[in-house]
Amino acid sequence: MRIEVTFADRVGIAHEILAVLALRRLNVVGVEVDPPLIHIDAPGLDPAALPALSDALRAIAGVRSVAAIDMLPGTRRRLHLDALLAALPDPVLAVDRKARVVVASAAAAEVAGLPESQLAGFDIGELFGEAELTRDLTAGGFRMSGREVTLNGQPFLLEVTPIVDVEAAGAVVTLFTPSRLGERLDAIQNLDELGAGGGFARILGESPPVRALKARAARVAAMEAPLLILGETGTGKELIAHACHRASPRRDKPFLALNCAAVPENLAESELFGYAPGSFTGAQRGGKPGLLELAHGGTVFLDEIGEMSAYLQAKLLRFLNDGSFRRIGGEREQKVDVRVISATHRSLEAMVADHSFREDLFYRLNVLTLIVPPLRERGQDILLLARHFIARAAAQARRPPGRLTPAAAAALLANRWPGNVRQLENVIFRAVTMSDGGVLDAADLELAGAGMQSAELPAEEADSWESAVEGFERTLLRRLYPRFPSSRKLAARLATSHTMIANKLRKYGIPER
Ligand SMILES: Nc1ncnc2c1ncn2[C@@H]1O[C@H](COP(=O)(O)OP(=O)(O)OP(=O)(O)O)[C@@H](O)[C@H]1O
Repeated sequence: MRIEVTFADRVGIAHEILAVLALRRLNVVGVEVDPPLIHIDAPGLDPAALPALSDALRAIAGVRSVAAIDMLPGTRRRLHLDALLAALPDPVLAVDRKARVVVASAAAAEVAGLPESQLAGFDIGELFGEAELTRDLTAGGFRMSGREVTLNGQPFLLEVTPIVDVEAAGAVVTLFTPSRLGERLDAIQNLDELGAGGGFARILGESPPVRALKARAARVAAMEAPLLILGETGTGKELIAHACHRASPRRDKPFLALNCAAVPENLAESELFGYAPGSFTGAQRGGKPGLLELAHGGTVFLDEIGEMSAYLQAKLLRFLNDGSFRRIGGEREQKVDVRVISATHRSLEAMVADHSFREDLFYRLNVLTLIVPPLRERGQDILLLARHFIARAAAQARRPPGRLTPAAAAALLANRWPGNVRQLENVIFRAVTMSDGGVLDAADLELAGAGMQSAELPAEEADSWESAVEGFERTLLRRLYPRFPSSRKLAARLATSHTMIANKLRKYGIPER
């Protein structure tokens, strides 16, 4: 049981109180002294024995009262702090003066993909895969805001609040998710550090299509007209939109994003255009400005524009025509200066043809266009990106960065990547966390599904059952062999005997390595 003793502060009194418990052979597992109180956790203390103990304690000069309590105040405080940490929606980390994590919120542990206990002690620069972050934080007295970082492939804006004791004792680091519904990226104003290249340096890739894309993006970034970014899912459209904003004269103003696919029409409307005071039940009393107002002077990024409803398409078109709009339920016409960058993985031309997207809006949005190539057309960039993601995932998992075996590299290059860079990022992250570190082999990469699909043979090409089956076998083995480069590994992958696989490899002239 736990007790609270009230006493008049004098030298040695805490010691005398504990001596009384020791004399009764009571094991003490927790003591908190906070004069005029001392709290003691003695699990062996029986409630029936409390009156006698109380008498013995009150016999000590200065002890005033003894009472039973249900929990030590420190334990209660810790419980509340844990609940508080678990309830914080944004990931939060407290770091010490060397920028090592001391405490992490549940949200921080979740994005880092590590239990909270394992996050403690992590060097913050190592966690984010940016060694210079630790140096910048400690050298700058933990003053930093709006720095962009990625954790586990997710971009965040880092806000740092120093904890000042006599000198800097560390800081509280909060991670804000940028560019999601309604989130305000005003903090991105701190972008001078990015230099003349804007954010284009973060778009990795040296292949000719990516070089051409970056060159064109740098040119269109500075222009005022709307920009439409086209490309398959996960190709980096949002990254590019962001980089274009940062390379534009609007860089010191907000970049605000709305994902049209993620929200229903009415919410998208109020996020974009805002609402007037008293416009509907449950609305904020004073009304609310929308992204267009908040981004005045800056950029609004409309992701998945192909999913926008017909009603909102009409409202957006009006805004693009003369820069004016009304809040929901509002009387007043507003005029703002905002550049619209939109993106989609759909063919807007096809949508215009089947009347699901307004033709006039299409021409308004499509004044300037960037086409982002799919990952499978970026050649060796696949490996460059894979190595970058390996280094980042390894830093997060506190492992030395592993390397790809030639078979793994071949498998990455041969894959079709329907989910593009995001899929590569995920595949690598999974492989790094699941592997023992060191080398990443083809079998560590979860790519089998994609390989199997492309092993299919078009039915028209079959002139007999036999030749169709042979064609399928040949394609299947050729596709899987780079990732499972021995008859044994291939047999394990295909759940069959290795003798059969060895025979087939011989039959189709695929040399065993
Ligand atoms: N060239 C690149 N270099 C480094 N990281 C990249 C690159 N392209 C994409 N990424 C990363 O891949 C992920 C997906 O990128 P992004 O969200 O910009 O794609 P998207 O085309 O907008 O996707 P969606 O169509 O699903 O909205 C992000 O984590 C991004 O940082």
